Amino acid sequence: MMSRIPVIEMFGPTIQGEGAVIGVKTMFVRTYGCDYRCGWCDSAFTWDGSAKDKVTMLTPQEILAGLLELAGENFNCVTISGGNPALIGEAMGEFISLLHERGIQAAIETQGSRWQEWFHEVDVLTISPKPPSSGMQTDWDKLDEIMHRVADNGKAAHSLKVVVFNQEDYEYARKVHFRYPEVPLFLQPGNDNVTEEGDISGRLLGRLEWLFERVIADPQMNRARVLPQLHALIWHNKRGK
Ligand SMILES: C[S@@+](CC[C@H](N)C(=O)[O-])C[C@H]1O[C@@H](n2cnc3c(N)ncnc32)[C@H](O)[C@@H]1O
Ligand SMILES: Nc1nc2[nH]cc(C(=O)O)c2c(=O)[nH]1
Ligand code: SF4
Ligand SMILES: [Mg+2]
Repeated sequence: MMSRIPVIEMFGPTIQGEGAVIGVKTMFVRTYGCDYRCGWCDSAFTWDGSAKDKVTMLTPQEILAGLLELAGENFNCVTISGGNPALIGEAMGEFISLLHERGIQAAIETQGSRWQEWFHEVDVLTISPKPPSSGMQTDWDKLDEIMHRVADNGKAAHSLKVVVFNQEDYEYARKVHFRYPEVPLFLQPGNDNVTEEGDISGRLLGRLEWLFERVIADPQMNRARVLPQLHALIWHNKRGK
C-alpha cells in the first residue's frame, strides 16, 4: 500500500512569518501528531484531539494535488509544519521529491526530537528546541546527533529557532547558541495568549522589545537574530495564516 501522511490542514499562499526565510511566499502543510505537549503551543489542535475529525490520510501525490488546487502556480515554496513532521517516515521523503521535480522548495519546522533521513533533502530546515517554559525536556544527546548529521551531510540550509517567554528561556537560548555556535540562531518572542481575539500586535511588540533589550545588552549574543512572528502581527491569532 502507498504510504500516507496524516494532514490536518493545508493553506496558502501566505507569507512565512518566522525564522531564516521570513517574508517568503509559501504554502503550508500541517501534519497531525506531536511527541511534545508544549504548554503554550499555538497549534495544539495538531495533537490534542480537538480537531481529530479534520485529519485526512493523504498520499504525497494527493497533497501536491491539494496544494495545486488551492494555489495553482502561485507558489515556489512549501513549508511542512505540524505537529512534528519528523514523526513521518519515507512518505515525507517522497513528497519532498515530488516538490523538487517541480522546482518547488521544501521547508520544515521541527523541534529536534526526531531524525529522519529525508532531512538531507530539505531546502530549509528549522530546528526549534523547546525552552523550560514549554514544560518539555530537551534530549541533548538526540539534538547533538541531529545537529551533527545535518552539518555533516545535509544540503539543507539549517538554523535554530528558540522561542523565549522569560529569563529562564533566554538562558536556555544562550546554552543552545554556545553548544552550536556555527548554526544561525533565531530568537522569537513567545505569544502567551494564543486564543485571544482581536489585535494582539501591541502585546507581541512589547514582548519583542523586551527580547531586543536582552540581546542588545548581551555580548554573548552578538550573532543571534531576533524576529517576531510576522504573520501574528498582521493576522493575530487567526488560523490558516
Ligand atoms: C507549532 S510549531 C510546529 C513545528 C514543531 N513542532 C516545532 O515546535 O518546531 C511551529 C513553530 O511555532 C512555534 N510556536 C509554537 N507556539 C508558540 C507560541 N505560543 N509563541 C511563539 N512561537 C510558538 C514553535 O516553537 C515552532 O517554532
Ligand atoms: N505565516 C506563518 N508562518 C509560519 N512559520 C512557521 C509557522 C508554523 O506554525 O510552523 C507558521 C505559520 O503558522 N504561519
Ligand atoms: S513541539 Fe511544536 S507542535 Fe509540538 S507541542 Fe511543541 S510547539 Fe506544539
Ligand atoms: Mg504557526
